Amino acid sequence: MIFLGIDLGTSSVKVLAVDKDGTILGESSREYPVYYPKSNWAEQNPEDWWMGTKEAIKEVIQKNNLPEGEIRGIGFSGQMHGLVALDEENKVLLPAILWCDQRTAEECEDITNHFGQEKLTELVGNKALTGFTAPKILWVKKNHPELFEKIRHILLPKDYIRFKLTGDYATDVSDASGMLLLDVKNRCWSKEMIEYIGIKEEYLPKLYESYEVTGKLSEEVKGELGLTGEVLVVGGGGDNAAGAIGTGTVKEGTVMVTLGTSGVVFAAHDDYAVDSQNRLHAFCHANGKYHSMGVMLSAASCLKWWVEEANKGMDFDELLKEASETEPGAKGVIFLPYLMGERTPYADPDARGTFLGLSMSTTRGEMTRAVLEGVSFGLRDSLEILKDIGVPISQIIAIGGGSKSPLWKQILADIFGYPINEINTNQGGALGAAILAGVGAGEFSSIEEACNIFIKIVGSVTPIEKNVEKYNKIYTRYKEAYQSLKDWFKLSAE
Ligand SMILES: Nc1ncnc2c1ncn2[C@@H]1O[C@H](COP(=O)(O)OP(=O)(O)O)[C@@H](O)[C@H]1O
Ligand SMILES: O=C(CO)[C@@H](O)[C@H](O)COP(=O)(O)O
Repeated sequence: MIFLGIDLGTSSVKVLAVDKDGTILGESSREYPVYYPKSNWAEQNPEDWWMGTKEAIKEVIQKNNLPEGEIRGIGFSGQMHGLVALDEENKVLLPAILWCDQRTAEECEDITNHFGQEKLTELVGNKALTGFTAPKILWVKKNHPELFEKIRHILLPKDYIRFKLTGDYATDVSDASGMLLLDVKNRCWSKEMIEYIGIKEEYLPKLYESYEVTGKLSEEVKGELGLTGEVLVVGGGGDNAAGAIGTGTVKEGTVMVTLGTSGVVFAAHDDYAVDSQNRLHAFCHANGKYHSMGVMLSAASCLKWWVEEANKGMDFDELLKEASETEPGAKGVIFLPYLMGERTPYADPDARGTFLGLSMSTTRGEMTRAVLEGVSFGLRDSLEILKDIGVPISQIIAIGGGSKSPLWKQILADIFGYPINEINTNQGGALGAAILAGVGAGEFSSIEEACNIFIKIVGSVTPIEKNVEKYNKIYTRYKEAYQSLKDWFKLSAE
């Protein structure tokens, strides 16, 4: 039996094929663009996701000679929060507004003023943040009333792919948690929020747990992909919850750090846990429990920008090698990683990326190191909140494209002051998605059992004591830098 995990990321879609013994049979991916039509806006074309997904599925099957009749289940890991709005003929009404899009500051204020934070927490467990889906719906209502009137289905990015594969309108509770429409604690839609936003509950997808079967691949799609037999499709998860399954982050005490386009510090909880100051997101986990997390809007994407935009013509390896030849602390250069504004810990759409402390002797290697350090300090901000609210931390696992860099993992260990464990796979969300499919198809008795089969700790990056001390001092200056600049960011945005 083979299971496919589809990880619909921001920069690409990855499709991973695994068998029931935990062997990875192959993977394929397709990239697609993000459009930034205005400062602070970020959009994608859902058709690009669908084309990329179909191509990657076909490729993974053909390249690895997978027996088509053996593919039994498909799971998802999806970039969260994005708004996909369909009309009654299932046509996409406007480009998908992404998780990192910051256009909804006013709508967030409206929501918070209407309910007050205490009531909002009671209803949906979270603060109204610009990335979340409900404020995006309000933005469409205010700015494109003619399109709002035509909305009949509201889907999250991975659920649009599910719809194309199966014809079902469904989602899972981990991804739905980021819509600001879910009563997270009770794992059901919040009628009060739905009423306030001005939509009908029937426009929202049906809710499932991540490991539950939501439907089957349609005959038409099976024909197109060359598959035979019954292919079950499970709920899947938001990319962080699915990534947590794919790293075995399912028990209290395990913390996962993601260096993807976004940067995430994720802690698994047995029970519903909400920070009294709402500094972290309180979401449903993909294992039927809960999790909390802090999210940076630009993490490895800062490095991508630095490599592909600021240093066009260079590649990751060249620039990372230069950085590895420099000293921790980048000779006083500090990088603030707010290229798309920030979510955790500042919820500030106006914040901007900044290099501080440059001099005539600053080298490019130091600036690259400063980018890696700045992102790691940003992740430490979330780790500090976890510590502050008393979340136990017994092990930390890093995933995402940025964790391919040994230098970045060392910097992370030094800045966190904790060892960063390495696991036998860097597949994260895609593996989590495939595991969820295997559980849904009845191949594994539980998510824990599947995690034990698939995921092994194979190493650990240990913090270097003298670097930890140095970074502790720089961390204070890093935090002061934002405080000194936040008014300037605001004025510059007006
Ligand atoms: N060799 C590398 N070393 C470090 N980071 C890398 C390397 N190659 C790519 N990356 C980073 O990986 C990121 C993409 O990670 P990924 O986890 O695939 O993101 P997403 O799921 O958000 O699309 C890019 O933003 C890029 O900066
Ligand atoms: O906004 C969040 C989570 O709240 C992001 O994690 C997005 O879900 C997209 O992440 P990438 O995996 O594309 O970096």
